[in-house]
This record gives sequence, structure tokens and C-alpha cells, in this order.
Amino acid sequence: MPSRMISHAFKAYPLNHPHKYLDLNSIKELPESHEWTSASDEHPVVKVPNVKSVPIIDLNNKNAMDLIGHACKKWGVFQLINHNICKSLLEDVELEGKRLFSLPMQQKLKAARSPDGAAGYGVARISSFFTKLLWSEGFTVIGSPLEHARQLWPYDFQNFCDTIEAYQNQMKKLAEKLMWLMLGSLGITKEDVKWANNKGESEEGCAALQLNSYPACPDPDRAMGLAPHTDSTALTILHQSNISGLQVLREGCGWVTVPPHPGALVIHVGDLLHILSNGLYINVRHRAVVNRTQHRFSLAYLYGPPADVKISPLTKLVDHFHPPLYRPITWSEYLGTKAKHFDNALTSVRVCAPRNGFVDTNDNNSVKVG
Ligand SMILES: O=C(O)CCC(=O)C(=O)O
Ligand SMILES: [Fe+2]
Repeated sequence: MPSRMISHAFKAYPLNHPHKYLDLNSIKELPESHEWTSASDEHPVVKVPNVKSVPIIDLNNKNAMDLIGHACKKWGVFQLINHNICKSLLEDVELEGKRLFSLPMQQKLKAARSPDGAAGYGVARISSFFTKLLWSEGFTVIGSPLEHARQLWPYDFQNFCDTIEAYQNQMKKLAEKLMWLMLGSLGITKEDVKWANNKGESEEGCAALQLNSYPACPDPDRAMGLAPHTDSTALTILHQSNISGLQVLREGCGWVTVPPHPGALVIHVGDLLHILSNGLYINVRHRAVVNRTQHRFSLAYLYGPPADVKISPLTKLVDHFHPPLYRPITWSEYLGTKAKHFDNALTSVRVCAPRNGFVDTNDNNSVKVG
């Protein structure tokens, strides 16, 4: 099964910090280890209506494809309504996630992610790039959740597994639909994408499910739930339930909060769609902030192409005036690159400086590499 291959992507980049498993739910004062200074981020938080809000797109709208394409170019993110994911499934998966994070720490650690693994309970992988710790905990599912669920609930794992699997199935269909709408808006059809036409299992996209928990925080203004990053996916489908915390970076403005909209899912353009679109789509930079009174939960479906096929800027989007900005790379290789270079991962696969309006908005070191 192809998704196993993304679980191997971190083998060469083990992450070892068992001392970081603090039980955030029981801490009454922000420890120095979790104190982030505001100076560590140069962008202000801007308020809607001072800046336009993230677009909300109705999947039933007959112009949905164009609206999606426009949002991907301008924002790299949009909220999706009428997506057809049933409300009770969204509620159930949230309940199961909360049930997991409310287990005692000793129990959660039974399903701890191994240092060189990708699945299981642990701190966000990106935390290794920061000196301060994040106010969050996570649980990653790749393929079947059964093995870890058995460790968490030896006699009561079935409900969790059934709910997660039902959610994965629904998300996969939605992610595929969205990817073709996003690419369709650039004039790309399945015929233009070699791996989408391969028969056999490698035509299947890969995915992981990331459950995030952000306990209420005694000093939220000085803490960080999830540090700024772009997703190493083609696209991400985020279910952020009804508690605010997600912020996206709008170039030239600052951090814009994505307010929870009833029933909406948040769609991020990830690094791989940025590569496929030859820089036309913004891989949105985002972060999660925390709050004083409420425990926030979010669930990210991380979707990408088959892990072992090389992806590169699509031929139809490349010509003499728009040379390919990135060299071919597989998702698996890209995850390794991200684990090593984090924010400079895209620069490290860039072969050509952007020109004629093709911009990598996340790149602070626009060095010509090729
Ligand atoms: O919790 C959120 O709102 C953001 C989560 C996220 O960015 C991620 O899991 O990659
Ligand atoms: Fe993310």
C-alpha cells in the first residue's frame, strides 16, 4: 500500500526528545521552555475587516472551479462549504480525537511515535527546528490506526478505528475531487498528469491524518500552538471544529485569523501543488495560536500524490517565459528534504529563480540554485 512509503520518509531524520512530553493539561503557569517572544515573529496579526477574510467557497456553486483557482492564487487557502462530508462523521471523529487526547499521559505514550517513524503520538515534528516548545500534542495516522489504537485502548479500540477509517475514506474522495478542481482551473486534466493515468496501485494518492490537540493555556499570548509552517502536501483538508486558532499569512498584511465557519472545512495549498503549478498557487504559511479557556482540537487530512512518483511543474504550465522553477522530486524525498531543511526545503529543490510574476511567497532566501 503506497501510504506506507511516506511513513518511511523520516527514517534518516530521527527525532529524539522524550523529555518534551509534558502534560500540558496540568500546568498552571507557562514554563520558560514554552515562552515564545513576540519578536520571534515579524508579522502583525491583522483583523478582518481591515483585511479581507479567507474566501468561503460553496462546492455546489457552478463556478466553484474558478473560485477555487482564484483563491489558490491569491490566498493558498479557502473554506469549503457543501462538501458533502456528513455532519455526524465530523462530530464523531472530533469526539474520538478528544477521547484520545484526554487519556492519561502514560497511556498515550504507549502509542508514542518512534524517533524515526511518522505515525503515533508525539510532539509536532517541526518542533525540532525551534528552541522553544509548542503548546500542543499530536497523533498521526498513516494507513490503519489499528496497531496504535490497540495500545491505547486494549479492550475498546474498535470505535476509534471505524470512525477514523470512515473519515479517511470520505476525505480521500474529497481530496481527489479538490485536486482536480484546483488543477482544472489551470487548464490541467487527468490526461496531462502521467501518474494519474497509471493503472495499478501507484495511481493512488497517499495520505496521513494528523490529529492536533491544543490544551487551554495559562499565558496564550506568549505561547505557540503550532509554529508557522507550510504543509508538505499537495493539499490539506483541515477540520478545525468551532474554536478559533488557525491563522494564515497574507503577504504584505500579516496573520489573518480563519474564523471557524459552521460546517466548513479549511483547504490549504501545500508545497507539492505549489511545485506542480510552477509557483502559480501559494503554499499558504499558517500557524495555530492557543487560548486561555478552551481546549482546541483540529484534524488535518494531509493528501499528496503517490509517494514514489516524481512530481515537477506540469508541462502545460511551462514554456520559454515560464521555465520550470523546481526539479522533479517524489513526495517521499520531499518529506526527507523538509525534515532536514524545513523552511528552506523548497529553495533546495528550486532550479530557477522566479520571473514574470511567478513568486514563491514563502521564500526568504531567494537564491538561484541552478
Ligand atoms: O490546528 C490548526 O488549525 C492547524 C493544524 C496544521 O496546520 C497542521 O496540522 O498542519
Ligand atoms: Fe499545517
